[in-house]
Amino acid sequence: MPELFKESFKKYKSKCPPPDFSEVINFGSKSSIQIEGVKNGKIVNPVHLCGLQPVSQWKISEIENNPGMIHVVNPFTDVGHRYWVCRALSSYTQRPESKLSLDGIGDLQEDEDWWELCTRDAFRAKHLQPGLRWATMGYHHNWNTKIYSEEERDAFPGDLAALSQCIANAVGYSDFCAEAAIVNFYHKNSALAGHTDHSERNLEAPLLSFSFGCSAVFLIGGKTLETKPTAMFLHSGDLVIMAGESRLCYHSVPKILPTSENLSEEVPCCSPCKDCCCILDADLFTKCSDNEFWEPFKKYIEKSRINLNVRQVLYPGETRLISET
Ligand SMILES: O=C(O)CCC(=O)C(=O)O
Ligand SMILES: [Fe+2]
Repeated sequence: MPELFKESFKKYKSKCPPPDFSEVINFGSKSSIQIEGVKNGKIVNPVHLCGLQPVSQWKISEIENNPGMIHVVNPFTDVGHRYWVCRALSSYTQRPESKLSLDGIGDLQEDEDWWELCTRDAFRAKHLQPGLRWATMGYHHNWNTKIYSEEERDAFPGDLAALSQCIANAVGYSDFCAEAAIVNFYHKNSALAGHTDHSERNLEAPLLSFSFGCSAVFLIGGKTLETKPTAMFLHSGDLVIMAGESRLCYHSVPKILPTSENLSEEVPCCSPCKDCCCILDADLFTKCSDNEFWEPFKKYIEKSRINLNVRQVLYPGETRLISET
């Protein structure tokens, strides 16, 4: 059987000839297959949290070939959009709670702050900025063994857990608990090969994936590499939920595009609402509408893409992994 997934990956990754994007679904455009989330019964809880638009305004789509995969066109408010970009770059890269791809290779000392250096030291930033490929939080993803463990676990950021829970709740997963995340950083020629995410003990819980910065082509196929994948654009602010059957399907990112969408030049200053000010970093939320403060973040996402990939690891009611002996 031909590995149609790999063929598509190669096609979209190719520089020469440049890929033909005519079959790539663009959910933001009017012509995409649109499912009325509310009418369809997908939105079961009209939750609202600072940084998100009211759920009634979300543009939700499902893909015919991939039941369980939900795409939401940028559900964030303008200030919320900025807030999560700032958090990803300046907070989710903080050690020791996060582990970084740069750890242990000598480019960044243990007591150095990656984002602070990127914004303060232009010389080192040249190397350090594109050098960071991933950060892990909560249960740290082990890139070699792909096995989570209690020994490799740190606290999960409260704001990202609240955001993820709120979104999962909105689409019908009321007991979602964010316990592990990978922050992927992509640059011009980066790609992520086809894979499935199956390390989590609980594979029934959805996986949430947030995109920020440069647009990308995302492929989602079936449970084997023989299924031809569906290609779609992921733009800044877009949300993908891999639930149900799609949770264990092959997916990849063959192409990062040089442009980004959905970023507003002017964002009115606002503070988090009463319900959210103790969940979000209220000071950061207020600051990020200031264009001078926003400038280095904006510069970063004009050239790169950030993906926040959030997973639940345990079953509801469990508090830890029991290692098998
Ligand atoms: O960057 C993306 O959109 C997907 C990332 C992903 O699949 C992963 O981290 O497992
Ligand atoms: Fe993945």
